[in-house]
Amino acid sequence: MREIVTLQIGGAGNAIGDAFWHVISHEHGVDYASGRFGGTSPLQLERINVFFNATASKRFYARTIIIDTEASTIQRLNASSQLYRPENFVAGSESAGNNFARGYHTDGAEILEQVLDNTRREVESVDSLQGFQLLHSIGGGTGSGLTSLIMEALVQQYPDNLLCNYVTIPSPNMSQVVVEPYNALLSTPALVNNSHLTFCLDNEALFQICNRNLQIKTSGHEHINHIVALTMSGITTCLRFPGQLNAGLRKIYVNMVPFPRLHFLIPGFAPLVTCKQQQFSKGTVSELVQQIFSSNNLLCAIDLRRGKLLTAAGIFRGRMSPREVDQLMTGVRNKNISNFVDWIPNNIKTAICDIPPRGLKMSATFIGNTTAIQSLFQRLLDASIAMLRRKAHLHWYTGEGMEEQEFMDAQQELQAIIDDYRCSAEGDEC
Ligand SMILES: COc1ccc(-c2[nH]nc3c2-c2cc(OC)c(OC)c(OC)c2CC3)cc1
Repeated sequence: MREIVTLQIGGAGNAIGDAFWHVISHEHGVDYASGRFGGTSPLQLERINVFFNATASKRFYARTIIIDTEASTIQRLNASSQLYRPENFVAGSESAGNNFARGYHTDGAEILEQVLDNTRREVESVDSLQGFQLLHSIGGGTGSGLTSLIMEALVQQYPDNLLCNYVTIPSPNMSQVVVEPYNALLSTPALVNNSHLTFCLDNEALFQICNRNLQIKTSGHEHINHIVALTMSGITTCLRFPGQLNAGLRKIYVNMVPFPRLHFLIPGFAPLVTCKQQQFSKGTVSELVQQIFSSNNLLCAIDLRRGKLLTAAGIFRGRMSPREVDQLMTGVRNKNISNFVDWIPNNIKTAICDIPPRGLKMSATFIGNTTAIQSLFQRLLDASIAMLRRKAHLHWYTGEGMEEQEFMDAQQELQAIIDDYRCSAEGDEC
């Protein structure tokens, strides 16, 4: 079996992690609270080991390390579900205070060895590890700083395994703290150089989806986390259920990432409806295809029409005609050929799984590797430049031992990835 070890790091990482385990435990017939299997189909068990471990008492637990620099946020998880193995909780004594430097150099560094020890125990208990998925934000101190530190260690200790990141990205309009742009900037080098697949989850887009698509005015994170979890469930469908594709993280990497640095992927999901609206959602396959190529359904605030798709994947779930899906997806490509690079033939792939997600008759998940992502990186770069020019709030970082040069180096790294994506759109040598 090709197992994956999850590391959910910081407040946001644990929030999307818990939502993910809620969604996929139900899909696999596992009770979220007890870990007991009560499923009805052998398909639910066939590849359950990719994300879950079976216990001696025929229960299942999530193969995940639950990490935060402060204990309060993760104690709640320990109380809420037996899916979480108590030994896999790693908490520090003091919050990283929304500061990358404290997550990387001080408060986070203090718990790194515990994180790695727990990770190694899970790695040594599997048959054939395929890689790690790291769930985190880059706006806070733990998600940015400690995750960067953990990634450096994982790449060193497990050089043959893939790192797949699900990253929530701060938005200026939905800011939690003023230094988020610094933390996001400082996360860039680790994401560019140590992640193999980075799924970008942009708070700007997620809050727009809540307000526009779901008509939810509160900024309730539970709706956002549920959208992210549904999308993560869609992305991992072919890993978790048998199908035409012999699916593994490496196959996604090989086929979706044309150059190692260009591994920042934009997810999309349809239908984007609230739980209540789900029961009335009578989406057709044609509507799903149209929606997943609409920028309104992307989990990043970018415009697909302002770039070119290097590669794209569509994962369709539910009972539908494969012939119709293929025809519609081919139709989209042919009608928008200018939005696909011409130097990668067959750069769109479709997969179908006849098991729909909970509460929906059918769904579609989109993954795009698009040069339009430049605008998101430019947004992060511009926000950090505006503050760094005035050295605003820099003392919080230099006071923890960081140098201003590290910020400038990170800005160069961010500018370089923007340039790489721009080159690839023009088909130039990067
Ligand atoms: C852009 O062109 C391509 C993209 C992917 C593949 C491929 N080849 N083998 C696989 C896959 C693959 C496809 C998937 O979605 C269509 C997929 O779900 C995310 C997926 O996820 C597990 C996989 C893994 C298995 C082929 C061409």
